[in-house]
Amino acid sequence: MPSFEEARGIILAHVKPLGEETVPLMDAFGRLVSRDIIAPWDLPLYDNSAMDGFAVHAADCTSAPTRLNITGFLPAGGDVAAMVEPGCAVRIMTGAPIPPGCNAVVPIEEAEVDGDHVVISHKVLPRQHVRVRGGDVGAGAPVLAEGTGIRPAEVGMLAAMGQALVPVYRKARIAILSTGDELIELGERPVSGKVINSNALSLAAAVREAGAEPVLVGIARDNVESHREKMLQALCCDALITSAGVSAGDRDLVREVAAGLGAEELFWKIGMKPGGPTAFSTWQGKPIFSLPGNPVSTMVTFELLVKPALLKMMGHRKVVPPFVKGILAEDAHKKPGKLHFIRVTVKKRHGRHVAYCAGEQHTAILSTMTRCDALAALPCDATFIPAGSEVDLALLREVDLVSECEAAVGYLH
Ligand SMILES: Nc1nc2c(c(=O)[nH]1)N[C@H]1C(S)=C(S)[C@@H](COP(=O)(O)OP(=O)(O)OC[C@H]3O[C@@H](n4cnc5c(N)ncnc54)[C@H](O)[C@@H]3O)O[C@H]1N2
Ligand code: MOO
Repeated sequence: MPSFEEARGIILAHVKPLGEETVPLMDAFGRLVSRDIIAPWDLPLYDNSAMDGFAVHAADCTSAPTRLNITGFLPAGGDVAAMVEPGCAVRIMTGAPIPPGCNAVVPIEEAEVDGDHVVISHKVLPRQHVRVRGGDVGAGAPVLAEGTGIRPAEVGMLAAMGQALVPVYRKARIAILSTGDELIELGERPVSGKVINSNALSLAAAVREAGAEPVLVGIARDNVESHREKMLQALCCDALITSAGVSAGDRDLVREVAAGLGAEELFWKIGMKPGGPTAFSTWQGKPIFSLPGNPVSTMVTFELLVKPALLKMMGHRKVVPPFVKGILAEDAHKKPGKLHFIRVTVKKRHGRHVAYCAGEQHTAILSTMTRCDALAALPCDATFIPAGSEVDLALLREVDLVSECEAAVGYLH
């Protein structure tokens, strides 16, 4: 039976990037560029003013004050200007092209208008307040390297470079299949013996959070034919995640049916809890993640084992977030032999992450999952981990953000 890290290693060794596609710029937001993006032109494309003021020739203003004749007005977006003769200045707005003959800008605050003349009160240096052509990015220079994530800043840069269409790593389409006769769909009224198929939706949300596209294929009932039909349908996608039907029960059919379809099983069962009965196989190169059905086990195995694989499929290089060191606030007990991940809330105290038990730890207890900030890893061989021990934390949400009020107080001090 592989350890948690071995299982994750096996999974990552069996998935590879899906390839690339070209999408409109706004659809590229949140994705990764799949090729180096090279600047097709200079940014800015022309020398332009960084200030509202007067475009001048610096050589006219080597001593102060200087009186110049105002011969024109240049707003941003205005027509290309005529040559400005020595001894003359042009009223210019921020962003407007520097007119021929000029090489500097004097801000309005350092100039005094006197009819059709302007008096410059300071000495002027060549290029002052001029944003020079190519000063941001030169034509032919790399703008974004392959693999870069596209955030709002990258969207802005790509737009400035005229990239209406962007080559990105393909978004993985991930089929989600629940199994079990007890399941009913959201919208149906639960009665004794029936359970709402919540795993499909928590998985769909997690898949979307990872940047992939969930494809809900419904529920396979507890017979081979239903499993076969649904699994074949699901395997049109790039990967399949199943939940439940993977443990030791008489009706746990997922592995048997996957094998019948020709899937190669890489492992079944992992030395971790939750998630002990997880299986992983591939079918025609497509990964099948068979997650245990207890709702918390489904989410924890997704987070720790499936998410890194989906990220790798979508071109990410850094797919495993490093654990954060934390301090256990309370004693913890466990059976030896497996790496346990317990659900904890996390508080920052004197710069350290302090972890408190988030509640009842059984893997059917969904409410503890909604309260938890992190999963704390309790080592395989340990049976008693005293309060104050250092533990590894897999953070599930940001605990460092400060509230608006705290931020305001910080700003005032
Ligand atoms: N004899 C053994 N029994 C069990 C073992 C074992 O090793 N030997 N392992 C236990 C562990 S650990 C887990 S986890 C579960 C996993 O079992 P399955 O993956 O086969 O899942 P099921 O038994 O079908 O369901 C477990 C539980 O989860 C509920 N469930 C299932 N699907 C959904 C869904 N889509 N949405 C919400 N809830 C769901 C289901 O009703 C069950 O209550 O096995 C233990 N047993
Ligand atoms: O692993 Mo089960 O996944 O412990 O509840």
